[in-house]
Amino acid sequence: MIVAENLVKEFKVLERRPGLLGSLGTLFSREYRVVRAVAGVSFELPAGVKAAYIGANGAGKSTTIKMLTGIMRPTSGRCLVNGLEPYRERRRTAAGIGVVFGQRSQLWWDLPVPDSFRILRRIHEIPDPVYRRNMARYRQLLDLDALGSTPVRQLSLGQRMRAEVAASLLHDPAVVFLDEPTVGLDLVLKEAVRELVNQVNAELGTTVLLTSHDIGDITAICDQVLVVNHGEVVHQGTMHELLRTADTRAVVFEYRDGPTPEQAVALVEDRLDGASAGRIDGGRIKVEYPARRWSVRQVMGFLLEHFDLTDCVAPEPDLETVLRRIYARRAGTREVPV
Ligand SMILES: Nc1ncnc2c1ncn2[C@@H]1O[C@H](COP(=O)(O)OP(=O)(O)OP(=O)(O)O)[C@@H](O)[C@H]1O
Repeated sequence: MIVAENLVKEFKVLERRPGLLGSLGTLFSREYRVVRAVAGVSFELPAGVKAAYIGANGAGKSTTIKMLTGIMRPTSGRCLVNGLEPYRERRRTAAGIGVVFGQRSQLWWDLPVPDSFRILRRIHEIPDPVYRRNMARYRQLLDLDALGSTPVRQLSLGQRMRAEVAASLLHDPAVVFLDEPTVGLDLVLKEAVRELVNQVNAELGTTVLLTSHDIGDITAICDQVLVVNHGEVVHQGTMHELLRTADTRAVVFEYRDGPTPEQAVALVEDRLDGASAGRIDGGRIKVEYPARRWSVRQVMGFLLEHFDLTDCVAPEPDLETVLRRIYARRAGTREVPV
């Protein structure tokens, strides 16, 4: 279980002036500004949930995860992971969590992957049957044998990421934080990582908090979505609920007889204020309309009245479009005066 209560993280950053004179000036007069990376994040994730923590670059995702894993101390607010305050109880927290940071390694740089795993086995005091069971699972799903005796520093990013994911799950943690776990992986390996996470969650009830810019990761793994924008959680709910926040809805229909497709498009755009229509493959017409202006009932009523419908579907808004809109919303500056 993960709880964040009004979590805030601020960084004090030296204000640098441009140019050589500016740099010299910085030596004598030090002006700081405060960057609020996380601006009061609150959420609660019950055990066993697979949640995506998503947002644009710089939204505050990694900083939140660093606080939840005990690497960083919150400026204010509180978080609890498996009932522990991570920053205060780092060792006990570490025993119950797994972490993958796409940019940082938890493996021993000069050792081959199997040696790192043996060390982790000792550190976490992993019982023999658990270790054997997990190694068998990773060997098959992530093709770990292919990594051989190469030291970690000589592995490709994709090879290393496979090993990182396996290492994070080796001790059957109750909670796993995955920060960009499929970065650098090809399509087949991405699939393998997603399958592994889903399998571990289904078998052991592992709670998953995932950040990713890869929509495929989010849709393949997560049942909950937290969207963070400018350091604040602006949406929490299921994927379906997030998609329903889109203010544009669509309907695709087919009809027989009556108006030509061009006439049909013109009719829709003329009668449904704010809607846009267009022909898509074959004779089908796609209509996009503002949900605030028109209800589904009104749109369907209109179509039934004017067309002899042979097919009609209402596709879900796609996640990418919804996220693009949320990310584009600028919430002013996050910098606060010192
Ligand atoms: N150590 C630091 N010192 C100063 N500013 C920082 C520090 N770490 C992060 N920031 C700032 O805090 C904000 C949030 O950064 P963070 O890395 O949490 O974003 P993110 O959502 O993980 O982004 P990305 O998707 O690019 O990884 C950014 O404006 C970043 O520049």
